[in-house]
Amino acid sequence: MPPSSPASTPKAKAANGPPISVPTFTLEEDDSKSSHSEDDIDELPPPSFPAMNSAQRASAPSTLQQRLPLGPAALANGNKLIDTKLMPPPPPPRLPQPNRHPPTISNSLRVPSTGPLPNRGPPTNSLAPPPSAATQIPNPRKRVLLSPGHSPLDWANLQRTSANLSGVNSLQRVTPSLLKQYNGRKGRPVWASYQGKVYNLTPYVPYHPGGEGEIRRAAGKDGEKLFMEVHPWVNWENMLGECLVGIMVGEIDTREATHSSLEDMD
Ligand code: HEM
Repeated sequence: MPPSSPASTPKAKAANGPPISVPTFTLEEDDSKSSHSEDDIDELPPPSFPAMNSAQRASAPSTLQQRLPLGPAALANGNKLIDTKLMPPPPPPRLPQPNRHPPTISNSLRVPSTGPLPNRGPPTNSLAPPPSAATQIPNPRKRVLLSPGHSPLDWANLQRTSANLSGVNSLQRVTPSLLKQYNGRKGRPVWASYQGKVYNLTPYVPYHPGGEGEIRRAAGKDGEKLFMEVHPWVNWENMLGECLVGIMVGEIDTREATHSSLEDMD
């Protein structure tokens, strides 16, 4: 086809005989050339939708009502013209609506689908400022601020590099009455027993994350119950291995406990 040919349906020519007139049409959107003029439209019957007494028709702008149906977007459908711009929109997707049902006993027992779930901690206050250094952070675990150089890591290093932190040269037999004397008062060492073994807690006291006062509560006695009440997950034996003083013995061994060590007995 030559480039200058018009954009119209090619006309078929009869091979023989006189040329037959074929009706033509164009795709131009010019109203004036459209097969339906404004005057034609005014004479057409109103569209079947929206209904004459419907709310949609009542709320439609008056200019649109006058121009029903519009030419360019109108589709021919038999004698009727349907304007695609004014077709009803598709129904909205059904979304779950909160509080659609009045509260009933069964509703109130159901887990809410929106908002914070129960038992998931206190609701967060999105308007509250973020915690700063000056903000008081609650400390339910009663941890204390350890002095510099007394972190758990520092203690681990001290244990690793020290041969003996027990304060005794050999393992001792310790009676309950002897243990009682090492209660940390008046500068005395802090000893405590745990599962039949006696430990010198003195070097560890300033490293205790729960504070000196707390660990001193076990001084001079069996500390297992107190210890297990607070932090059963802490490994006493590993942490205080270099602080082992000896073993607990009954009172009957008093003389031996005070004057001899376990190694002397062997
Ligand atoms: C005697 C050996 C003890 C050792 C080796 C020891 C060790 C520790 C350790 C490692 C922590 C930190 C726990 C963690 O981060 O999870 C801690 C915390 C604490 N300890 Fe001890 N502790 C001892 C005895 C005691 C005793 C006798 C008490 C109280 C009667 C006590 C009370 C606390 C408290 C209140 C905390 C802070 C709370 C916590 O961290 O859970 N501790 N201790």
